[in-house]
Amino acid sequence: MSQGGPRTSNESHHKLNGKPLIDNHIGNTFSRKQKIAQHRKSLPIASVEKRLVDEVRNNDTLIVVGETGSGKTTQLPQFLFNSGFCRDGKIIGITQPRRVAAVTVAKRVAEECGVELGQRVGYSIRFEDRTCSSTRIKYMTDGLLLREALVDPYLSRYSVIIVDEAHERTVHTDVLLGLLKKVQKARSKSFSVCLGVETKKPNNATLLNKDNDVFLKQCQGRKFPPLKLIIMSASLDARGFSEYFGGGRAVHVQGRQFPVDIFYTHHAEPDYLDAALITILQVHLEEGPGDILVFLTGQEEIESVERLIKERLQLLPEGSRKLLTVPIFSALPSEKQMRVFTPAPAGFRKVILATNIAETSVTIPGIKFVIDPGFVKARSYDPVKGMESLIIVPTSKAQALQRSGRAGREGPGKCFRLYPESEFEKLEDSTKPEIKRCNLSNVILQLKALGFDDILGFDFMEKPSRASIVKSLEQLFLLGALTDECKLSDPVGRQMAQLPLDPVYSRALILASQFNCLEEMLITVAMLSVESIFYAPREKLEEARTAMKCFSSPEGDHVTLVNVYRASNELLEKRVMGLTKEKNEKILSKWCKENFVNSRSLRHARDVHSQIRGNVEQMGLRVASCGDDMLQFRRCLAASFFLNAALKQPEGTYRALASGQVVQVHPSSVLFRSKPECIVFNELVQTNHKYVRNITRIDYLWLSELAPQYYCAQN
Ligand SMILES: Nc1ncnc2c1ncn2[C@@H]1O[C@H](COP(=O)(O)OP(=O)(O)OP(=O)(O)O)[C@@H](O)[C@H]1O
Repeated sequence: MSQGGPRTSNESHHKLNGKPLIDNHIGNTFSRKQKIAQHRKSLPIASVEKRLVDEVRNNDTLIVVGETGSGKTTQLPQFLFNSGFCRDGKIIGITQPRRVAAVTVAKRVAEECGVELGQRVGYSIRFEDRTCSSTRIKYMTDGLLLREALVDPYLSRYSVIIVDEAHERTVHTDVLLGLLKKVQKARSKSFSVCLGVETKKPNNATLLNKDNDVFLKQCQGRKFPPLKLIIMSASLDARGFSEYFGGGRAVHVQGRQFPVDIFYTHHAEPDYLDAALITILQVHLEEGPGDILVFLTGQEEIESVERLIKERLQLLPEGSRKLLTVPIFSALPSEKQMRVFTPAPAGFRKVILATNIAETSVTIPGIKFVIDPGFVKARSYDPVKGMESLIIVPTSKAQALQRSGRAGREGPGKCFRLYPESEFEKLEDSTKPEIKRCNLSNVILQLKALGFDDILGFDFMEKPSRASIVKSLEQLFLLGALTDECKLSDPVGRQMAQLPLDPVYSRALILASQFNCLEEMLITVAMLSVESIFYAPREKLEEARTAMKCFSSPEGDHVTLVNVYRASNELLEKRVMGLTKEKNEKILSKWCKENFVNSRSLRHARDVHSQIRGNVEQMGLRVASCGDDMLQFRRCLAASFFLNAALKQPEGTYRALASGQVVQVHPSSVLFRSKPECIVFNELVQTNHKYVRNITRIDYLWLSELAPQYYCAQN
C-alpha cells in the first residue's frame, strides 16, 4: 500500500504505537491464505469431499466427471492426502497430458497447502524434476509416468494414480491406461500373495509379461497395497472408461463455479485468422476489463497474428494501444511459457495467443474472454504408406468445452466461437484417440522395454489397427531396435528406448557415434525438434532470403541447420568472456533478428541440444565432430533416414521409395531450386500438395550400401 493512499480498515485497526501489529508482508500472506481457504471452500467439489474419499476407499477404480473449474485437479489429491492415502510414505500421482499444466497446477496446490514447491507437493516433467523424498502429491506428464515404469514396473511408490484430462486420449494416456490396468491387477495379486491368501504362483496372464519369478521376488517380504486408480475429466465418456476397467464406478461432481456465456457467429468465417484478429480488437475496444485467450493451431499462426495485432494497434489512437500479446506453444521453452501467468502491467489488457497447450487443466489468472476459431493441428497417419503428417482439423465438442472452460474460473466469462452454432452441433463429440492416428513405433518401443512382447495382444482401450501395429514393428525392425524374433535388441533397442526421442532420431544419434559425427547429429535432432528456425515476414521476403543464403548449403537443409547453430555458437564463444547472461542473450537476439533466425526456436533448440547431449554422454556414446567432412555426415543421414528416401521423377517431382507417394520439395527448402536426383527427408506436410521438408542430397547407391536390410531385401 502506498503511503498516503487510502487505508484499509485492517490497517487502521492493527496498529500499536504507530507500528503495524502485523507487518505488511505477513498481513498480505495472511489475507491471501484466508482468501485461498475461502476459495477452496466455495468450489463445487468441496461439498462432496467426504463422499469422494469414501468412493475411493471403497473402489479400486473410480471415474470422476465434473465441470471445468469445479476443483478436480487441485482438490481431489489434497482430499486424499488429508484422508491418509499417503501413509507409509506412499505418493499420490496425478498425470497431465501437458507439461505446462503439471507445472502450474503443482505450484497452485503447493501454495494452497502452504508448502514450498518441490517439498510435499511437486512436479516432474521431461528434463525437469521438482520433487524430493518427502513429496507426497506429485503432478507429472503421462509420458513421464510411463518412463518411471521402466525402472519401477509396479509403480510401487504410488498408492493412488489419477489420470487427469483422460478425454484428450493422447497416445501416452492410452498406453498408460493399459499399463495401469495390468499393474493394478498385479498389485492386488501381490497383496494377496503377501498376506498368504494365495499361495500358488500367480497366473501368467494376469501379470506383466515379465518373468514372474522376478515379480514374486519383488513381492517377498514387501507388500504392494492395491493401487487406486482415478480417471478424471470434464468431458468424458464415463461408460467407455468404466467398461474398460471392468465396471469401474463413475461419479459426477455437479455444479460449476462461474457461468460462461457462449457466442457464435451468424455465418461461417472464410478466414479464421482474420476473424480472430477482428474479434480480439473488438473485445479490446468494446468489452470491460479482463484478459483474452485465443486458440490458434501453431507457432506460425501465433507469430503471424502477433505481428498483425501490433500493426493494427499502431492505427488506433494512443490511448487504445494498451494491449499486450503473449504467445504460448509447446516449442517455447518452459520459462517463456510461464510468461502467460504474469499479470499485464497496470492499464494494459493481455491477449494470450495459444495452441491447445492451454486448452485443459490450466487456470490463467485474469482470463475473462476466450476466442475459439474452432481448429486444431492434429496428427494423422497412413499405415499403408507409413507416413505421419500434421493437418488442421475442426475441434471436437469436448475440446470446444475445455476451451470455453478456461474462462469463468475467477468470475463470469465469455467465449466467442468463430463459427455458427449449427456447426457446433456437427462436431464430433470427442477427439479421435491419438493412438488411432499416429505412428506407433515410439509406443511399441516403450512397451517392449516394459516387457510387453505381445503388442497385438496388448489390452488397449481402443486397439490401433493391426496394419499400423505391423507397420511400426516393421519400422523398428528395420531400424535395428528389434531382433528377428521381434524382441528388443541389445544394446541398440535398449539404448533407443532410453532416449526421450522419436525412434528414428534415437537411431540417428546411435549411428552418428559410429560415423564420428554425433556432434552434428545432436545439433540436427535438436534443430528438428523445434518449429521453423527461419522466419520470413511477407514484407521483407527478399531480405530474409539473402540472409538465409549465408547459411545455406548446397548439400541440403540439415547441413544448413548445422551452419546456423555453429554460427550462433561462434558468436557466443567470441562474446561470452566477461559478459553477463543477459548481455549474451541480447547479443544473440540481435544476431537472430539481423539474420531472420527465429530466436525463440534457436534458444529452444540450444536447450534441447544440451539435454540430449547429456543423455547420450550418460549412455557412453562418443561425441565427436566430423568438422567440415559433410560427406560423412550426409552418409550418416542416409543411413538413418533411409525410410524417407525419394528419387527425382522426370517432371521434377519426387517419388518416395518406401511409400511410392509422389511428393514435392517444400519451397522453404534450400534444395527447392536445385532439385538433386536423390534425397532423404524428415517431414511430410500436406496442404494442397504433398510437400517434403528438411531434406538432404544423397547418392542413390548409398542406400543399398548403408541400409541393405531394406534396399537389398527389396530388390
Ligand atoms: N494457478 C491458479 N491461480 C488461481 N486460481 C487457480 C489456479 N489454479 C486453479 N485455480 C482456481 O481453482 C479452480 C479449480 O481448478 P481445478 O484445476 O482444480 O479445476 P478442474 O475441475 O480440474 O478444472 P479442469 O477440468 O478445467 O481442469 C479454478 O476454477 C480456479 O478458480
